[in-house]
Amino acid sequence: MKVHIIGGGNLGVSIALGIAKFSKNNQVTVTRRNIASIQYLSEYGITVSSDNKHNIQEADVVILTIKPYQVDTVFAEILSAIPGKTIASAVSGLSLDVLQEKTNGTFPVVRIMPNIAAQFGESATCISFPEKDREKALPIVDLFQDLGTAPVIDEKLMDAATVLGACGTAYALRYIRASMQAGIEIGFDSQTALAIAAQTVKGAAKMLLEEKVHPEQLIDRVTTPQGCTIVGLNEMEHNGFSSSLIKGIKTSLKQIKG
Ligand SMILES: NC(=O)C1=CN([C@@H]2O[C@H](COP(=O)(O)OP(=O)(O)OC[C@H]3O[C@@H](n4cnc5c(N)ncnc54)[C@H](OP(=O)(O)O)[C@@H]3O)[C@@H](O)[C@H]2O)C=CC1
Ligand SMILES: O=C(O)[C@@H]1CCC=N1
Repeated sequence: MKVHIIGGGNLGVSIALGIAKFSKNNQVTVTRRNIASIQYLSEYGITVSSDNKHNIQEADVVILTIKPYQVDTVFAEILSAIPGKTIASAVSGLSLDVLQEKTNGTFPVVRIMPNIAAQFGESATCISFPEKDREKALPIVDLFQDLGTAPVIDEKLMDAATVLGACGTAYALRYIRASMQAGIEIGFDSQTALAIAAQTVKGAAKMLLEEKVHPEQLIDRVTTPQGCTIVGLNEMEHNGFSSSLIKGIKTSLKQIKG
């Protein structure tokens, strides 16, 4: 598959590198206006250009990883050159209806919501598409399955998926940062604290994904009666640990919905 990514920033580069490293038989082009910082992508076989239309006619899919306010400018530039080509948008908050309206209803459209762990083959990429575009969308689902997981979801949950799956990377990193800071306070140097905190989160996530159980079942295996885990957990909950996460996630969702 030939993949043309417009918007070689944080997400666009992650997807490009993920495709280059974790998928087979795909070619990637990435564009942005100032390409100096992404020239290194050519070392991975990725074509880099400051021209959004560079080789675009050969592409099987055009992926948009630009900000919402950049969409109209990019469409004005490219649409006439790619009639009927599949457009996959990772633009947050841009619904399939609006995407179809902006493309005059004449392009197959797919909404994708990856996260920046695509670069490491570990993205949770939620995908939705109109039923009429299923045939065109399925190869894109396959592509993102190579970059982690790629559940097809109801479009009405795409904003929620943005928060849980894409913003979620930042929330998880903040948890790790806090653990690291605590680790320093209780005696570790920062690098060791970070390594322990990050590996512990990775291990916890792996157990959940492989055992497919409720987190509390695993927590039960850690919390020795009258032990140190349960007192720490309860102290965190008294201070609003779960509650603040839930509130934060709902606030992020409100921001997307406007
Ligand atoms: N970052 C993330 O974790 C995630 C982001 N998203 C969504 O992806 C989109 C991009 O986010 P993110 O990667 O963080 O943003 P960035 O600002 O890092 O990337 C956007 C890129 O678009 C380029 N760009 C701007 N205008 C044009 C243009 N006219 N033609 C071509 N390229 C252009 C910019 O480069 P230049 O100025 O050089 O052109 C920039 O590199 C947003 O809609 C965001 O909501 C979704 C999921 C996760
Ligand atoms: O913060 C943002 O708006 C984007 C969307 C999801 C992740 N980053």
